[in-house]
Amino acid sequence: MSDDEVDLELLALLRQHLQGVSIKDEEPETGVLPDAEYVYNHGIDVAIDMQSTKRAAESIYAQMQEKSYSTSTWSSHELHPKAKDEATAAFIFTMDLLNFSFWSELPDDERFAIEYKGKRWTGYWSLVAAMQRALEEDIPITDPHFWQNEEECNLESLRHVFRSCTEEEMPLLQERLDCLRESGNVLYSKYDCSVVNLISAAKGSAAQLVNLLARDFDCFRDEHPFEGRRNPIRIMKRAQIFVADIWACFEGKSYGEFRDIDKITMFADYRVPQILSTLGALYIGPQIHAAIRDKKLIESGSKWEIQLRACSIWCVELIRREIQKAHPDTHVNAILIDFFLYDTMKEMEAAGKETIPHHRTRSIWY
Ligand SMILES: Nc1nc2c(c(CN[C@H]3C=C[C@H](O)[C@@H]3O)cn2[C@@H]2O[C@H](COP(=O)(O)O)[C@@H](O)[C@H]2O)c(=O)[nH]1
Repeated sequence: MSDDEVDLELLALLRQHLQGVSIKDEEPETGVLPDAEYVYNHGIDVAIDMQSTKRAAESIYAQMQEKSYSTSTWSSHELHPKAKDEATAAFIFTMDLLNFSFWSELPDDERFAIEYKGKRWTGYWSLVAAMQRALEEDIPITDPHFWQNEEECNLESLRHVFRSCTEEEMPLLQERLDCLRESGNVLYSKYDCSVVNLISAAKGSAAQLVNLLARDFDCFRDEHPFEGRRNPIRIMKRAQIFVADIWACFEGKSYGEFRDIDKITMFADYRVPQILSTLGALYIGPQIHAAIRDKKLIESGSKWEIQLRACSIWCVELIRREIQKAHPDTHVNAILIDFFLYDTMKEMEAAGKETIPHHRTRSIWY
């Protein structure tokens, strides 16, 4: 376009604006992916091995095809809610509000566990099992009114909801109560106590829903300073997995209909970095590797931890791009790759095939 044509184009846009004709609103972005790339480019303790990443992409794609991995896989899990209604949306919000830090220092037979439906559930599944059990006991664990009622919802009643079949209590119980209390107040003051009002406020944009959660809820604002950078690094793990769980559960329809769902990235937890490292795609430097091997605590918000989380997000993005390049006619997004990697890591754990432990960070972010 010549300079004159550019000027004419700008003039037309300006005239449109001045006539009050709104220029198509910029679609919102979450900012997570550019921040992940920034950390990848500026960190020195975690790297990505491109050859292994390409190999991992092929193997992941093949296995996902073989298992016909799709949004419907979400509801196929025994404990996930099956109804496609408002109560399920509230269940998923509550679940992803509390979806963090289940790991234990104790041996498997002593660690925090929930007995439900004749099985012993640990990790993420202990949360889902405890919530299902509470609802069966007529405890309104997914109701924001309950979360605000200090008589009914307090440390004692939460201890009962999350009562373990071992001596170990659920980690960070007070912090979980704080998340419920804050979210109850925010939903009351801004969304008429309704999770579906929050979802509707995003007007069909996944990125906008993540941004609303980050704006209105302290306990979803998963962003951290890194190496003197002016703006914090946005990770938004629980905000993003909430949008993803809604999308997957409702199979892209109803409350799960988002025009920009592919803007959601991998969820920076403590399981997917573990499998990315096992696949050789994520290269963890010797010092961090030794700390993880020796199950040492890695501090929340530390340089090491931010690099582990952000480079994992970037690594899954590169895997997604490799799959897209090799199979242009198929559509795979970071969500389904992530869900697949998490489930695969859990299968490896159950089969005793973990070759490196997951990293140990205690926080409310994941
Ligand atoms: N990146 C990512 N992180 C995930 C999940 C899930 C469960 N999602 C279900 C929904 C669809 C999928 O198919 C899964 O069936 C939990 N987590 C995180 O892991 C940690 C729990 O680990 P462990 O204690 O070993 O269970 C904790 O930070 C938790 O927040 C995921 O999918 N992706």
